[in-house]
Amino acid sequence: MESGTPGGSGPAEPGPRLRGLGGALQAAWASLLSGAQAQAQAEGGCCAPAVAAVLPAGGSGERMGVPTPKQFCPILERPLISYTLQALERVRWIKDIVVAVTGGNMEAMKGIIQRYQHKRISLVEAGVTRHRSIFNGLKALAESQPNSRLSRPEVVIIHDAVRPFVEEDVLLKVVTAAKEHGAAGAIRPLVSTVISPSSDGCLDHSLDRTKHRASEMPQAFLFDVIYEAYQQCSDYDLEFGTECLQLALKYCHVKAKLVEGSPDLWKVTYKRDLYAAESIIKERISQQMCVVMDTKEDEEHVGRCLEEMLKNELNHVKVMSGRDLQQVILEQCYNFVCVNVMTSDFEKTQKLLNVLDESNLSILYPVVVISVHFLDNKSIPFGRKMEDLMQIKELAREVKKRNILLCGLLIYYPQIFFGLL
Ligand SMILES: Nc1ccn([C@@H]2O[C@H](COP(=O)(O)OP(=O)(O)OP(=O)(O)O)[C@@H](O)[C@H]2O)c(=O)n1
Ligand SMILES: O=C(CO)[C@H](O)[C@H](O)COP(=O)(O)O
Repeated sequence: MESGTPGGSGPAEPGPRLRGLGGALQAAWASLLSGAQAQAQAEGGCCAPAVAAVLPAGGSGERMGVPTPKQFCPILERPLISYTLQALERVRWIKDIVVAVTGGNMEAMKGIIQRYQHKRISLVEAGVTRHRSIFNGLKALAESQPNSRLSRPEVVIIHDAVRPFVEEDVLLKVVTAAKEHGAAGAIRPLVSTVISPSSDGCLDHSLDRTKHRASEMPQAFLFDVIYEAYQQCSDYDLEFGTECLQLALKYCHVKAKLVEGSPDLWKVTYKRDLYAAESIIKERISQQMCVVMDTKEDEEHVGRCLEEMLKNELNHVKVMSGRDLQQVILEQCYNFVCVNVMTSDFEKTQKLLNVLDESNLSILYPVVVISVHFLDNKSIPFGRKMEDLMQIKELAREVKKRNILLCGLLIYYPQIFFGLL
């Protein structure tokens, strides 16, 4: 087994967070925590339930019809699997993430982990079928090797590497349900009716669509349940099976709890799914904007006006003063408007660019910064200030190398205009 870079958490992704969860779910989580806490205390250990994830990523993506396995296909120049890893690693209560990849892709996978600074990842060799890949991941968690940082978890999440839009709330729901029922999985309503053809290619019968569901991922299991099921299951199951919940039922008599998932849980399968995934990612990163003002006073006036206007177009708009720049990183935002009301220099913008650089935010997505300068035409000769502001071109060239797209906007106004703003 191979280990990825250990340590803290990398840059996070925008999207719904745990704080948005309903009271019932929070209560469920609290009970999940307290149960594990009691056990951990009894054992003299620390206080969180041990949750790990196994990601099968050893397929060849035949249905995609391209030479590169789909998990390594680029979306906005970043491999698909990196988005899925990011979605899981931002969930801090998942302790370990075990990824199953083929021997031939092991080095490429290590390169992805290093380049995008993924954390808490361990690599195992994939098997010839998805079930065999998952089994290899489970074995790595069950039988900790002398040099391994892995330990046997209480609950294990299984999630396909090609489902990048998994959110913390659904992970929490399946983990909580698995803790209670032994197994749980996300489901979706069927899009099309399922029919059963007879051997002559004619309709035998059709299923009542309202009574059936599509099984999606993530799924979660008490580790002992799913490991036992995989140890007992037949070669036929390992070769042709597609449903982990079924293994838990067949071999451990555990009836999985089914949890309603979001439409975004779908599996990237065909080429068109790559385009759909790209659109979703673009939509997500363009819907948050952070407006950075140079003084608290401006934050109150210009900033609030801007916020009101932008809110008509965007989901999340946050206004902050330059003094709170470090906070910017926690906002997980990739679009910035840096407003300089009284100056034409780039001190504030430069400070923001420095903070962004240090944060490594632009490793994962391009960061857009618009440096806005309001200038009063009475006090400053236009030509001279234009010249000063042209320096931004140089700065833009420099930061573009680091995936930060900077542009400048000069608003040259008469006093009366500012009064109206
Ligand atoms: N031997 C295999 C086969 C599949 N998978 C993984 O299982 C997940 C879901 O499988 P699927 O969508 O069927 O992927 P592929 O087998 O790659 O696709 P296809 O069926 O089109 O060949 C993917 O993350 C895939 O990489 C795996 O780890 N090991
Ligand atoms: O559908 C599923 C739910 O159980 C699994 O997520 C899995 O994707 C099935 O893999 P395959 O497409 O190889 O059958």
